[in-house]
Amino acid sequence: MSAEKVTATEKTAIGIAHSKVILIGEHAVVHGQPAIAIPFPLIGVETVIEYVPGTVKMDSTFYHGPLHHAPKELEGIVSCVEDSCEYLGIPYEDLLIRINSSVPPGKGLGSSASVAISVIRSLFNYCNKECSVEELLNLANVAETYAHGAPSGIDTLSITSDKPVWYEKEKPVDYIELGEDLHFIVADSGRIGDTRTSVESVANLLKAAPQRIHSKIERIGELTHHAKEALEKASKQILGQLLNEAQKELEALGVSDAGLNKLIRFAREEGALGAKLTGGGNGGCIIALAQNEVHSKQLAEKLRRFGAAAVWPFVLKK
Ligand SMILES: Nc1ncnc2c1ncn2[C@@H]1O[C@H](COP(=O)(O)OP(=O)(O)OP(=O)(O)O)[C@@H](O)[C@H]1O
Ligand SMILES: C[C@@](O)(CCO)CC(=O)[O-]
Repeated sequence: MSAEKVTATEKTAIGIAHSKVILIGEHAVVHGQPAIAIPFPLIGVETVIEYVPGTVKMDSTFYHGPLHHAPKELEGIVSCVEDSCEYLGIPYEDLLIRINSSVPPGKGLGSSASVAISVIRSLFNYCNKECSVEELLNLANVAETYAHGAPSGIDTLSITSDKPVWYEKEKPVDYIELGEDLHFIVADSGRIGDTRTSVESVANLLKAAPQRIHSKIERIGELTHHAKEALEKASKQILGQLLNEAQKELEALGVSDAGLNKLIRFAREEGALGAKLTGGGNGGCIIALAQNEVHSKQLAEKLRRFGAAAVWPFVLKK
């Protein structure tokens, strides 16, 4: 065995990534409007790369085995690993990729992008190379295109950020400075959504009724501009109303469902300043803005008892 191989057998490397929630602007962002996303560090992905001779293998809750036999739903991650290996100049062999994720898939919390970013980071670490945000985004967006069809790029971007992100396709990214701490709750409706299908359904609606749907998309863009102002000026009452209005438009785009609507209505009845779906919708999660820390804890408990599949209260610090 060569000296090089001995070193390789001892080698492991780790890459981590947090998840994200979209505060406002989902779907409209695919059609050129801005959106605001928040890094969501309560859940995330850790990928461990190990030197294991043979073909490249994956170990995850989704699939265990050689990557070349991975199911179609993993083709984004497979191509992300291939592209990253090629980019880094490492042979596409002798790797075991272990993915440990606490991000539930299909819940609008960016599981596909978190997995992609953590895998890319682990491969860079495996080669002892630093990776820039630009390199991460370029490599991760390939995986997202498989998962989402025509992604805006906001998921990958917000997963690489530690601050709330203002994102508009093909424009320089901006980061939002909050005027006050904000208490949010993310609650899971329990139903798995499919972002790719819901993005396609909005695109089909837009083709069928361009004027009507375009005006809804523009309206979400306007609300997003106002939300940025409300975040910066510490106007949480106004922010709450804007979230509620955005939900109305998302319902008109056909991406909300009975489970989400039920949780949203309940959160508002229990005093949330605003509540809406977050992410792709038609399944997945809601985001609610609580009045303060105490209210956030109470509301989280009530949402749990009401039947939300999971509830994450979190504070977004100024
Ligand atoms: N633990 C995991 N191991 C491997 N792949 C995963 C894992 N979790 C998620 N994925 C990948 O992400 C895909 C799920 O992506 P999907 O777009 O449906 O949900 P999401 O990214 O969580 O939602 P959204 O983009 O709306 O936030 C899976 O099909 C799989 O390819
Ligand atoms: C629904 C969507 O706007 C957000 C998914 O988290 C899709 C995208 O921007 O790629």
